[in-house]
Amino acid sequence: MTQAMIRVEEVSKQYASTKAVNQLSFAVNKGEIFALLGPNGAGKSSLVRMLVGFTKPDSGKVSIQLDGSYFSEIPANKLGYLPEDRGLYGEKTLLQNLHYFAALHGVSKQQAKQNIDYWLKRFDLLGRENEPLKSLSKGNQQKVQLITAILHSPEIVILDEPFSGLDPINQEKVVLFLAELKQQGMTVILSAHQMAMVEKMADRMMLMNKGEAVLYGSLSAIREQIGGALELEVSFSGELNAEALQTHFGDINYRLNKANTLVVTLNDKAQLNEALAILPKLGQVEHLSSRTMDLHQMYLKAIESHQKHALTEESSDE
Ligand SMILES: Nc1ncnc2c1ncn2[C@@H]1O[C@H](COP(=O)(O)OP(=O)(O)OP(=O)(O)O)[C@@H](O)[C@H]1O
Repeated sequence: MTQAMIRVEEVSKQYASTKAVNQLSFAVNKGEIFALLGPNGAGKSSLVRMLVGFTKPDSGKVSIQLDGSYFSEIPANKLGYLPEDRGLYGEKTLLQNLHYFAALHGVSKQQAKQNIDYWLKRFDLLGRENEPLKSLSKGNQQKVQLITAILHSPEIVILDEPFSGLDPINQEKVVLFLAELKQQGMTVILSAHQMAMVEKMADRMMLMNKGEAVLYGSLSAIREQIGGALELEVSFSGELNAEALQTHFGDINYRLNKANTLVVTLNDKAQLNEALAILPKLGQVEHLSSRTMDLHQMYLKAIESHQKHALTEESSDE
């Protein structure tokens, strides 16, 4: 069984009348890349601030397991953190910034130099070491900030929106950067709005809205949770048997595109197998294609239905 490194149990955090995090439970496994998703104000940064010990939960429990010991927040020397409010020194050069943060984390000069050279090369920043940071583009500053977060080879890396401000090519570089951290055995938690990137590299994820978990798990687990994430389009040679259609597709959603083309929306693998067994009873299948919702579509669907649900609950409370 995979080992949970971070366990959050029924954690809540309230600011004035805002429930930023509401009875939230989830776990992050050692060595995985875990993504926090959700609209602005969903509670992602509030959650992260509790994980790193900047604030305490009002209720519930955060438990971090490291080398057989348990902590209520991630110990600073085991943590690599890219905060929401970036904090580098604009007047100082890239090298001064990087060496400063390496020293702050107790990395030897020699080791720091080795790591810095390696990552500057990976992020195409070699040759710019002696430029003041503020003269770099926003994207390049972001890359320097990412490097400062991991120079000391932390066990847990938390990156608040690592893709923000980066062009598509540099976003791909960050995906490779994350894959490399994982390969080195680090556990990575990141928040992001770039669904295509998350879909590519996150092992598991949690979609938050109004401080609650709306979807949670691997991409395939999320597909099953959301329902209707898989569509089959089936064309029949000749007309299909309408009577058999009504009889057999009891609780499975379908629509007819043309007289001989059927579109079936499926919630899970059981429904997929059921539908595949029914199709030959409807006629001679000529062509079949399938499409799955991507993360972006699932995100929109889940948030929409969570908002509606919240509104219904609010009006029934009145
Ligand atoms: N220090 C604070 N004081 C008051 N309200 C706060 C504070 N921090 C967060 N909030 C509120 O808590 C809610 C959650 O905010 P949070 O920053 O955690 O969301 P987020 O998911 O990180 O959003 P974003 O994607 O915009 O960064 C919001 O309504 C926000 O206004």
